[in-house]
Amino acid sequence: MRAGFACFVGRPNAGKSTLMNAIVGQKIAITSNKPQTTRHVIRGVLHREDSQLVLVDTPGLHRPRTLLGERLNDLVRQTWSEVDVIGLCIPADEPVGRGDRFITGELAELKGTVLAVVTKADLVDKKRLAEQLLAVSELADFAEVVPVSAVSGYQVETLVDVMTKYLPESPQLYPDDMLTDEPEQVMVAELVREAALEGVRDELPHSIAVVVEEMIREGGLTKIYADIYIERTSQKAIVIGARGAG
Ligand SMILES: Nc1nc2c(ncn2[C@@H]2O[C@H](COP(=O)(O)OP(=O)(O)OP(=O)(O)O)[C@@H](O)[C@H]2O)c(=O)[nH]1
Repeated sequence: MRAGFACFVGRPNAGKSTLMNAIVGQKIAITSNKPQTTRHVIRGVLHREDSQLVLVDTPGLHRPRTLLGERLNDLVRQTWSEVDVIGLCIPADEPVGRGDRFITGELAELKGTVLAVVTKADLVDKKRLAEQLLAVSELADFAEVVPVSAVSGYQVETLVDVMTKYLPESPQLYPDDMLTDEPEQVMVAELVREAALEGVRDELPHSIAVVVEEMIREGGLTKIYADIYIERTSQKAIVIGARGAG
């Protein structure tokens, strides 16, 4: 039995969320044509007879312009350092660029296995795909380079096999019937965010992010531990009141 954690990383719009949905077989992450839609850490659990792959979806790593941006990047790096397998997604239909090199550099320090996943293979012909596979394998010493298409399903199963191969030997981590704990956690995070924004909209026009860290059920009670991220230290008192009295 193998079990462990995996995540997909890559520049905005690389196809990470769509690929995760294709793997888990259900629409659980938010996808859109606009870059940078993924904001939450999301888990999908893929059960097989002798393995369990737990997928974690991270927000993208961006050049931080604000404290919130820096904190989100810290969160991304933290997730990366905790997973066993990382799939670096690079789209087949766009040249390997600075963004990909930046992320590859960040990944070099990690102990987990790094695979390159060439996404959106359906958008290019065989020749272009072969060229891209070559360009990607020259980027770093990846454990594997796997072309996939989340849209046509090409090689999605193979990718899961390959990822599973690099998971540590371990008993299963989650019960069989658990597909994902994401919708509930995202919903709760949204509720906390709404509550935190209530009445402070004028003072905090945009940036407030909530990440649910833990939900513990105790009888009829659910304890929720969530982190609230704001943009500037000065905004802390606006959300929680002076000295946390709010
Ligand atoms: N043709 C094709 N389009 C794809 C494929 N995978 C993703 N896309 C499209 O590419 C766009 C971006 O996909 P996402 O899955 O949202 O990308 P992401 O990397 O999660 O993006 P961020 O959340 O911005 O980081 C969407 O319009 C998808 O429909 C694929 O295999 N083939």
